[in-house]
Amino acid sequence: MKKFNRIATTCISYTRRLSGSIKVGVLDVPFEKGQDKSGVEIGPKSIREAGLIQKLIECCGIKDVKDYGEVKYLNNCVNAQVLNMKHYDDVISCSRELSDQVEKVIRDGRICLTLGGDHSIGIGTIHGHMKAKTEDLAVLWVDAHADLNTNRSSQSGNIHGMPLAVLAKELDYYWPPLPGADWLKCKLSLRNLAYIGLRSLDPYEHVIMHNLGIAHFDMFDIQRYGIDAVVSAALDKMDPDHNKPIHVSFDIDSLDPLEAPSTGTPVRGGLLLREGIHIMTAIYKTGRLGALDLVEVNPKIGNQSDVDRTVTAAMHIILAAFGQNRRLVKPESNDLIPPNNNK
Ligand SMILES: NC(=[NH2+])NCCC[C@H](N)C(=O)O
Ligand SMILES: [Mn+2]
Ligand SMILES: [Mn+2]
Repeated sequence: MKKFNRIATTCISYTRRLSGSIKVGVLDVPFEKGQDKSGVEIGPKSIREAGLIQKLIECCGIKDVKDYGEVKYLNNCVNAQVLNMKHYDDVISCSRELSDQVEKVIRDGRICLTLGGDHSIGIGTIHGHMKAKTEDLAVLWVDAHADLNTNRSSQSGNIHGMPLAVLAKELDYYWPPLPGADWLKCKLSLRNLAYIGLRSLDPYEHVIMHNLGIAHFDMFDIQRYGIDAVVSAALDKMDPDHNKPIHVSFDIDSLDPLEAPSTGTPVRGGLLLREGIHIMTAIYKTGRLGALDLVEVNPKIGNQSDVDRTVTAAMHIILAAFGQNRRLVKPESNDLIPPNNNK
């Protein structure tokens, strides 16, 4: 099948051990106005409280993790609204501040880990990453949804369903003038984008996906070819020369709701946590991860055990991206074997 014609260059063949030299910067974005449900703004806090920074150090061997704290914004960058874009002013103001913060973290020589918040924050994180490095980024969007609506195609008016359309060079023409968004200068080419995990698209998103030939690997592909082949093919599609910096935007709703129930727009039939981990391990092994967003964890949805399961899943995804090794290792010394005293 054409989609998989370069599978031979499997990403799993990389075995560089990189974590020791990696520097990480963590940013919280307690932002919820890109959708309707309250609670997603406390996602970052719940992931922190599960021991994120300590685990990055202990489980991934990262020696340098810097905490950049919360992104705060003033809603003063625009006082206009746009048709069918709820809380437009807040989203634009927050995105602008976030873009500057992500740029700073990356210019400090760190991989930027951004904890959302809803997925509208992808506008600011990707834009900041492009400002710091290059417009020629490779973006992997792991999601049940395409988040590719414009204000005219969206059925909800929620901007968390629109971030990629806002950023896309090829869709510029479809937008009305966006007030207060003149700072949004960098544009992403949809040729550098690949999706994994899709299973719920709006009608117009199907049309854009098809007409523009955007690389996408849905649940059928994962079932048919397996996650290892899918992630290799996605890496090939978004960056055939394997030399661009990579931005991963991971929506927790890409996982099956049995794995991650506490999220605002769950869709059944999704990725197993094990598959999510495999994707992130493959990304880590490229050595080219520049920024990771982990979004849409909503601790106000479900009971305590649902929330714990969702937060733990998010943690596993993040740790895999930063090199947590889950494979069996050969012990270095036989001293570890307990003596047999019954001899
Ligand atoms: N980031 C997300 N969870 N997005 C869900 C989007 C759902 C739907 N396609 C919409 O535009 O409203
Ligand atoms: Mn989603
Ligand atoms: Mn999303």
